[in-house]
Amino acid sequence: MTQQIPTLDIQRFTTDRSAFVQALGDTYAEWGFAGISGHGIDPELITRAMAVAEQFFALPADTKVGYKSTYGGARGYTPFGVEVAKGAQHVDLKEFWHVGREVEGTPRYPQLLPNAWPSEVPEFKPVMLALYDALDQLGRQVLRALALYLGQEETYFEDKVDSGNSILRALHYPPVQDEGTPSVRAAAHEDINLITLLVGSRQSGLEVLSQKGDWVPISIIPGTIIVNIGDMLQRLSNHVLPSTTHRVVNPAGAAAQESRYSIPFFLHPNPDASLDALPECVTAENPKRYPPITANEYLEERLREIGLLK
Ligand SMILES: O=C(O)CCC(=O)C(=O)O
Ligand SMILES: [Fe+2]
Repeated sequence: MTQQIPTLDIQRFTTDRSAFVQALGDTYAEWGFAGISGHGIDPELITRAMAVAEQFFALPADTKVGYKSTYGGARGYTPFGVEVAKGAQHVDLKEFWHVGREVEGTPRYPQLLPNAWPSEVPEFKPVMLALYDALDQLGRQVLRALALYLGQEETYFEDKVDSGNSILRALHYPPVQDEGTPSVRAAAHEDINLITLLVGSRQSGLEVLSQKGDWVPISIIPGTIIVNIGDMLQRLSNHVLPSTTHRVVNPAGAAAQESRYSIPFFLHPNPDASLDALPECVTAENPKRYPPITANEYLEERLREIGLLK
């Protein structure tokens, strides 16, 4: 039997709240992943975002390298062959661009660095900022439901994510040149942040590790946004909500000659937010697993491990 990761309609948060919260939380407790439909994000915005990403990555390598980020890949361009998944032996087969929270005036936190923008693709900035905002809003809605599931007030996350150093990552996996390569598009990993909202790739390849230990392909349903739990929420929830291992495999046959594009949004808490386990998530059967840490301390620890911060 092929396993399927459930998709839930987030409109039910308004119409059928307690059953929705339970179903969403139970889906995450089992999978760490869920499809979210009914999110209201304009499909045209997503199409345009994929198009500007494609235009940027089609620029000459020299032009792209001119936008190479100086601060740990936090903003702008990171070339092919830099990022290595935690514990992996080989670099991932991907290049990407990071958009951060756009702040006017003096930022509340020094981590909120200024964005870079590629002048060759003028639509890149307005389209990516619009998508950043839309995913930020949707993410907060998902967090309201998860706060209730974790026994908190619905608004628990509001003042802990309002200035988060969240990242929108436009990703390009070029055609796989060398079929014998030991590298994969994205080696098995867990996301670092609270939750990730993944705007759909039209190309397959994303796989999620089930509790039984099988790799389950994520089926691409148009209009559905994949939302998964990251390590920060796993830590805050003392593993009640697991951060599930996932990867992007190299396609076989003719599909290997096609690029793959995707745009995950990594929703981060404010740098000074605590990731210490919620008391409601600590029980005799599930004792507290980690010492206290702030979001920023944890992030720096993780970025060093994946080669993005020296
Ligand atoms: O490209 C994808 O579908 C997933 C990417 C991913 O897991 C990541 O960048 O963390
Ligand atoms: Fe990921």
